[in-house]
Amino acid sequence: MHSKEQIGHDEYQNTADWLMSHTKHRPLVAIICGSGLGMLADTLKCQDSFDYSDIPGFPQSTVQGHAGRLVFGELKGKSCVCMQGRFHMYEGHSLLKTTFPIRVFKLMGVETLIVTNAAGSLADGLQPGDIMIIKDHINFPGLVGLNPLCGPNDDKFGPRFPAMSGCYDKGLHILMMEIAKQMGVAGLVQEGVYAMVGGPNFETIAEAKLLHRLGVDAVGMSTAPEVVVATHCGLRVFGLSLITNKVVKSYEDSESVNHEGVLEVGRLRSHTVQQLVTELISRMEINNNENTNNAS
Ligand SMILES: O=P(O)(O)O[C@H]1O[C@H](CO)[C@@H](O)[C@H]1O
Ligand code: HPA
Repeated sequence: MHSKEQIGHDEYQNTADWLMSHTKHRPLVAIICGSGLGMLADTLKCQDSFDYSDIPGFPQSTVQGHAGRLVFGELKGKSCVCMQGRFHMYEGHSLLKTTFPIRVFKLMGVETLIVTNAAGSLADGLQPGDIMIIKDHINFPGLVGLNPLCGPNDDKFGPRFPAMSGCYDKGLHILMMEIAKQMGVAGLVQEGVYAMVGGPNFETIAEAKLLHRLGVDAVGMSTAPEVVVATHCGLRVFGLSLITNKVVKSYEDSESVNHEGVLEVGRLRSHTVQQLVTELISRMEINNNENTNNAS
């Protein structure tokens, strides 16, 4: 079971060392591309890219729309690393494995994590194609103990009982709202609460009604474990959900969701998401203090 698995500090360090010896980039920002959003990496200049299968210790991507490539490069002069493909619990990875890259990034000197995902909307005001700034999340697997932080705590990364109340950075949230206004896409961008469910099946109607009543705005099968691990080790986090479908909440509704449809909306909106994320990175303040980090 997941909580018995352990990954030693040296395993994260070995992967970080391998990557740093194979690229000259020293990224301060890491981006995780959600389903159908892999092209976020295309804007990086002077790329060095690695298939996950070539990186020691990395899990493999198995989901369509997640290429399985780690891309380093510069965006508006800032060094970044981009995961073209994330790992999900439903693929059979342990939660420690799904979040493995986050601690590797920390050890490489990354300070800010940008997570993106595809999600279904529960909120009446969120339509497919809308973009939701994640203001908070509900980690359903985490609430019942399926949490990557279960097991012995690695104090070198963070405390046993980390606070999650401020896990999505408010400053970056405000900056993104401003950027959306200036880009003339404020009408597409809203804020809301993301809930992670285990998947891989989409929700039943009764489950959808429950999520709606609980105040969930958008639902997906990822992100929360990454954000928990990132917050535990002190990374600043910003998150965006691309709304790819309405979650069916009525027995009268004959629509149903499928992964191809999710990827299609990703493709249609990828350019806007790319522009928003590029502008955010370009305008965010980062502390380039010789890449000092306290997790080694
Ligand atoms: O969260 P990301 O990876 O964007 O993907 C979302 O899209 C897939 C379902 O279509 C699920 O994996 C769900 O989590
Ligand atoms: N439910 C769960 N995960 C998802 C959805 C959904 O409707 N859309 C994209 N990822």
